[in-house]
Amino acid sequence: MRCMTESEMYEVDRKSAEDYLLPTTVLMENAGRALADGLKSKLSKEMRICVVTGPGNNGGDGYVLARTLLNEGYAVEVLETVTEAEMSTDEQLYRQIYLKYQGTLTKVDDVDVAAYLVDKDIIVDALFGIGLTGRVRAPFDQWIETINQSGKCVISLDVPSGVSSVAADDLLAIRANHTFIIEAPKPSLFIEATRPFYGEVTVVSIGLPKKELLQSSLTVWQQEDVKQTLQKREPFSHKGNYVHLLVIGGSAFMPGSVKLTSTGAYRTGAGLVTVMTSEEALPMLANGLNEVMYQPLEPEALTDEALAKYDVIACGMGLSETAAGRALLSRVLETKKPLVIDASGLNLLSEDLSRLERRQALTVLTPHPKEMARLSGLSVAAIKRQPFRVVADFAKAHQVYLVLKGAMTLSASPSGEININTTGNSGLSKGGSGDLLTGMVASRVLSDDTPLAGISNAVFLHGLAADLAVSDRHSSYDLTATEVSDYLGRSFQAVLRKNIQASINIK
Ligand SMILES: NC(=O)C1=CN([C@@H]2O[C@H](COP(=O)(O)OP(=O)(O)OC[C@H]3O[C@@H](n4cnc5c(N)ncnc54)[C@H](O)[C@@H]3O)[C@@H](O)[C@H]2O)[C@@H](O)CC1
Ligand SMILES: Nc1ncnc2c1ncn2[C@@H]1O[C@H](COP(=O)(O)OP(=O)(O)O)[C@@H](O)[C@H]1O
Ligand SMILES: [K+]
Repeated sequence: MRCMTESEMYEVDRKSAEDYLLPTTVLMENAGRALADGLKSKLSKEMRICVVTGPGNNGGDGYVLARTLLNEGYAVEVLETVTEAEMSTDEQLYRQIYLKYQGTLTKVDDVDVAAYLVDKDIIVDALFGIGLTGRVRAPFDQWIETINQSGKCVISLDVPSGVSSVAADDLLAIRANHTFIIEAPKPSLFIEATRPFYGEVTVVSIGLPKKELLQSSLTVWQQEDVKQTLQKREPFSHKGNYVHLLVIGGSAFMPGSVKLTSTGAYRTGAGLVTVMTSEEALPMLANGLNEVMYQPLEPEALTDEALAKYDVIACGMGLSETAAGRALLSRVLETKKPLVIDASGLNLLSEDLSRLERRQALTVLTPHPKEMARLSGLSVAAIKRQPFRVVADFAKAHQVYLVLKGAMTLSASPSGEININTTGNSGLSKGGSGDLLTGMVASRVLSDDTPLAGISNAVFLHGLAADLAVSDRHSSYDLTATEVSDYLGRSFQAVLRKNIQASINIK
């Protein structure tokens, strides 16, 4: 499923009108009817429904929805917040049609809004859609506050009014119980500050040309995408057909990190895993990691000749941030091997990003927001406000694959394409989860249809393993990264065999 920015959505709108000759009023009729159809599952004929309309086409959708429900015998009325002259042309038309159907219309200035809403059961929010810029201005702000304080069930059309893709610090928006999204979710659905305003979500189609919707560079990565892009394992294959991963990291005080990375790699399909780690960590690792081979941690050993047998290197987990660690990372960056860098490796890399420009092979960086702040020089707050832009800009500027980890992990390609992940839960907010993911990413990045698909598959399966664990024997409190790795088998099974609903509705 695609995710579309507001400007991409307007572009599809423009094309459908100009190139496909679809009148905008037809789209509005389709939108209002599709939204009404979606909403009906929540309604009964006894409920009193109030549609609150604003100045734009979102309000127009509201009038179509109100007329559709009225015509089917629902108890619906409209509360309008602007004069007819202040409405968009299409909205004016549908307001008139609503009146021809003898719809009831109340002007916001004629009533005490809070008192007016008291006997309503459902409030439909058609105040603002994707055309909102900046914070909601007066007098609309007071109605949003009144609706939020009403305690009623609020259903938003397209987006909760007040939410836009750049989350303001003093965001004022409708807190919806449910949002019916038109055609494709907008980035704000996946941003920490704006996600809670949406409530439950349903995406409805209004007949925009699919071909144009597919032009978007943002994809919500789902089960069918994993299924389609995951490399097949052939019956006559041998370990050499799959990646040989070199894991570099692990210090005396953090031996478990590379253990998790190696386990993640093997459990995600790698053919061979070799660990290069400190002498102190080695005995702790060797005990229990039967499938892994070992090498001492020495920068001199990282010659192109010695590295020829490896397909990909994962570096940085549990690496000490000392002169030795620094020298090791520098050497690794100079190699011509595909590389996944995580944790301390990212911190050491932040000291000199120009080394990325000199790389001759694929590079994947897997930062959490704090590591991203070090890499980009931006604050964590700035990254969280506009994660899509930050991720795309950084990936393009440095020509890397970038995985910004979090509740909604974003994986970007050097061309700025972004896949959004929606699996996973707060059971993953613990030390070790990222180490496990690094091994999974390294194991898939060269194996699946494209590097971005491989990375996104790893992120999806990692989150799904955690979701399956908490729906089975665990909770988000007790889950550990080791247990997440134990559920990777179930995660693969679920993706390959069953049609699970691992979509935006999971959260
Ligand atoms: N392709 C699509 O997605 C379609 C979208 N439609 C609907 O059209 C909506 C977009 O319509 P519009 O472009 O008219 O935009 P909106 O309905 O979001 O409203 C824009 C209006 O809000 C005002 N406004 C903007 N920022 C404000 C602020 N901070 N405070 C107060 N007022 C502010 C503007 O002056 C303008 O009058 C979508 O969200 C959707 O509901 C459908 O009607 C048909 C097709
Ligand atoms: N609340 C959450 N919901 C979903 N996934 C989460 C959540 N918290 C953390 N994760 C995932 O867990 C992993 C944590 O990685 P990281 O912060 O690097 O941990 P570590 O310190 O163990 O390396 C990431 O893949 C992240 O997306
Ligand atoms: K709305």
